[in-house]
Amino acid sequence: MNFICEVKKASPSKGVIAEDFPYLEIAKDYEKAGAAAISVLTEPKFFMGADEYLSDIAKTVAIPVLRKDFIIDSYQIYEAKVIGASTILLICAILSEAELQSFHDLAQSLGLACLVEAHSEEEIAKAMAVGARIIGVNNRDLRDFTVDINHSIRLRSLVPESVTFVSESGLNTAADIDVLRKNGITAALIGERFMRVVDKGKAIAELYGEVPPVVTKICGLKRSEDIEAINALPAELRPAYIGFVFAPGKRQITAATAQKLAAALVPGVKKAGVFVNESLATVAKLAETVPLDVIQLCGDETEADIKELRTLTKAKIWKAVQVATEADVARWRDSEADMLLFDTYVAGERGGSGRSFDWSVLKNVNRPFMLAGGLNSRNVARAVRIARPYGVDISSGVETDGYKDDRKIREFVTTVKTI
Ligand SMILES: O=C(O)c1ccccc1NCC(=O)[C@H](O)[C@H](O)COP(=O)(O)O
Repeated sequence: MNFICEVKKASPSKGVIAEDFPYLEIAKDYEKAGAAAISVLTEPKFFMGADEYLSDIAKTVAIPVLRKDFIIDSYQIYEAKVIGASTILLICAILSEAELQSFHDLAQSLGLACLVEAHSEEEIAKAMAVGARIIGVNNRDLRDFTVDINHSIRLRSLVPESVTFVSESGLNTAADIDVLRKNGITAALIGERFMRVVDKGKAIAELYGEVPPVVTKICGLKRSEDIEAINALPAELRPAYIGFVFAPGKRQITAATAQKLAAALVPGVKKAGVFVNESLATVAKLAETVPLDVIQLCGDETEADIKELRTLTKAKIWKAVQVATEADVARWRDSEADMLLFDTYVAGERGGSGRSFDWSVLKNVNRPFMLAGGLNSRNVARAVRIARPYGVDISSGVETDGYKDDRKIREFVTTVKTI
């Protein structure tokens, strides 16, 4: 399920919804809780919105921002672009076919996506005719403000799978979301429900539904301070794994340093060693001397290497797979490695890039795996909800100026616990 979470102070049907309106904090909470996009009202009179709400939010979050206003003039589309929106709302009921087509074309030419809102069979046809890629059905009847979620369910079958279908308004409970899921609806726009609660993260998690607990690995520890940061965490927040990088690069450490750091680490946290095309004998030796619980192979190692390494060590063997396309994932599906770790393909790099990839390519993986690549506290909830990994691995996302940052480590492990 993908939630478009709305930042809205008031509405014509409900009046003021949120007296207290820290819009930027709300947007950050939404993003951190795994929202797919944020919807912002900028219309001042009925919704008590403002352009700066949208522009501030767009500058702050990395997910798409929808300007959810009644667009009746092309000027508003240029304006949406200028204030930083990535998507606009076009409502079939208030636009002629010609207007809808010309606004849709204009938005596309400006690089803006369009959520085209329909409310009937005829309006779905009208939306399809202009080439809409995202169609929303508002469960609220704009003439009398009555709400019925069956409305979007009824119209779902008229929209092909290739077009994103969004159910909008009147969604309040996990049961509502379950009904949508069962009817093939995987995107929902939710405003009032989230605006009325203080703990937005909790409310979003409730509506998304539970995911199994996820373990963490904090990789690239180099200094005693890094180990101290892990040891200082309360037991329930400690990562299951930490990683030492033995491969050449900015996080590389020697065997002697790894041994010293490992000895200082609180018991219970497992130690992984990261290698790239290292001789298997050296890898096995290091696994014994540090000692390592996990050997993570990030180079061109083959299945035959994994088999051979198994005869040399008792450590678990993880294979990192650099993902450019779904084919990279499929190639390793039956690997004998104890764990696959899917990371981002970046030419010339073998890990620690700080770059993420399209997590949806992992949806057909039916064995436990680690997810890595460009994770941070802001995107990990969404990544977990999409990819459903056994664990998440992070390095750059918990660093400041090239060093591990204990505040970011704490924030990351805390965020993962709340998913
Ligand atoms: O971290 C490195 O510098 C590194 C160098 C060479 C091979 C692998 C490396 N890291 C492997 C990891 O497990 C990282 O944690 C993983 O790639 C995620 O990194 P990031 O994208 O920075 O979170």
